[in-house]
Amino acid sequence: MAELPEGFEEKYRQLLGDEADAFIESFDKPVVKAFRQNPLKANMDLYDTESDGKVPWGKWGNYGAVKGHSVDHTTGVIYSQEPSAQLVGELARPKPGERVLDLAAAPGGKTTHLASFMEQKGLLVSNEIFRKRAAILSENVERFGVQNAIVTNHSSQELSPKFPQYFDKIVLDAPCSGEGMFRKDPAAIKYWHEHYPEENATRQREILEEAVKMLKPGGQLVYSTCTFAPEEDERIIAWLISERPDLEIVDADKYEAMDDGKPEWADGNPDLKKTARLFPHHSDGEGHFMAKLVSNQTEDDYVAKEPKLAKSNLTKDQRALWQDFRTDFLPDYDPALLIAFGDQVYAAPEGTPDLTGLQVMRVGVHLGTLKKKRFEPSLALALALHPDQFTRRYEVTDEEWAKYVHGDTFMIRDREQYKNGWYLLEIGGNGTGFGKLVDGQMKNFYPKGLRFQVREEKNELSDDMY
Ligand SMILES: C[S@@+](CC[C@H](N)C(=O)[O-])C[C@H]1O[C@@H](n2cnc3c(N)ncnc32)[C@H](O)[C@@H]1O
Repeated sequence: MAELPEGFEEKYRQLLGDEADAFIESFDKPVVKAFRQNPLKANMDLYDTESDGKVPWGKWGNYGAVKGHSVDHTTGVIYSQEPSAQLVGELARPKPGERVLDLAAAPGGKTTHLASFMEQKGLLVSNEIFRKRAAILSENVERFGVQNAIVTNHSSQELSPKFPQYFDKIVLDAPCSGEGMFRKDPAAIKYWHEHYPEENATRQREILEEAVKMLKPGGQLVYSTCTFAPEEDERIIAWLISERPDLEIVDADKYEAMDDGKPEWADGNPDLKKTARLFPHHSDGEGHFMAKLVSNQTEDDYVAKEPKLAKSNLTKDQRALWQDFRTDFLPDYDPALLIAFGDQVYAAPEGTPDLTGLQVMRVGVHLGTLKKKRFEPSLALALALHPDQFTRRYEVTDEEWAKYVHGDTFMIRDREQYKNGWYLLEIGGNGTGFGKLVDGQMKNFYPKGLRFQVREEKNELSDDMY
């Protein structure tokens, strides 16, 4: 029997009444593993991952475990995400071309899902307050092949003055007391105490106050938590609409296993029924809460000015190095806005605002590094573009792939057919990185920090929480 924190069981026995037994027993049920396929990839078919069936909500969700050493995980064809968490992206459903903010984004479950809907068009600002977590987020955005995201590392207070009334859609997947994750992350049980939900609610209000400043008149806000606590769920939404009467709760399209929000756990406002709860005794997934709100403001409510746009800062020589590489290797790919951070070059999304004063971890596609006399492509480029955009590709076998991700060089097959130079290495119809061919030997450019030994045993990914 799961050891639940003192006071927790009592609280939910009171709140849930007859249902409490089933709720408490659900903490002993096994965690349900799931993942999403990635429609941004040239080929999103599974190469070496088993699907145990489709998650009923969404196009891309599957039940099943993700192996960290799999081709599918390494090339970004899949993202491990438990089934309930997959509903947040479904609820937000941004459209291609929109401006979208994921305010508390690490490690990137919701961000990669939002990017899937956006089809590389528009601007996704994916923000995380803690630097180390922002670095993980940035890596996940890279693996997923997202071309239109800017990953930033800010508090909401720092971010809001940069983007006043800017976003069509905002997702706040808020830091919370994590009660819905007790099964998955027993460490969450340790943190919990009677006042913990209220402490989290204070922080959620602080973040939301900033979030709404960044919402365009008429924009949409999705708020979610992985907790059952009414203090952090219905009561936060009740507080929010009292602060911002222009915000209206709209229906969270509910699937069978989802419950209505509970007005009686807050101020009784019947609109709170439109919010959604996922209880693990009703659905195969962890505990979640989500709400969708739409602003009734109109064009007349704009007070903010459009921010200036970012400009390219490459020197003529730097641009020439990239162009030489591009003409030879990627003739049909010519991104309009190139931005260099030191010797690192990025293809920024169209409409990228001036980034001055922002802590940016990644903007658009990391193209590569400007060396003294040449350009060296980055892994991100191989993951973001489709293989058929490259003039020279080499399809690796499973054995060659294992050598490649381990950091080894290897002798290629049919060497007489391939001239020396850069190659996109391809597996399962997607890019996996770059190699440089020298007389039949493929030199390895897989980043040192990512290399691993492919092992069958102990291969299961420690589950992504979100
Ligand atoms: C529920 S998690 C986000 C999960 C993420 N959306 C995903 O799908 O992978 C909440 C995030 O909020 C961040 N956070 C913690 N304190 C914060 C604060 N004061 N302001 C903004 N974010 C905060 C945490 O570091 C954490 O990454």
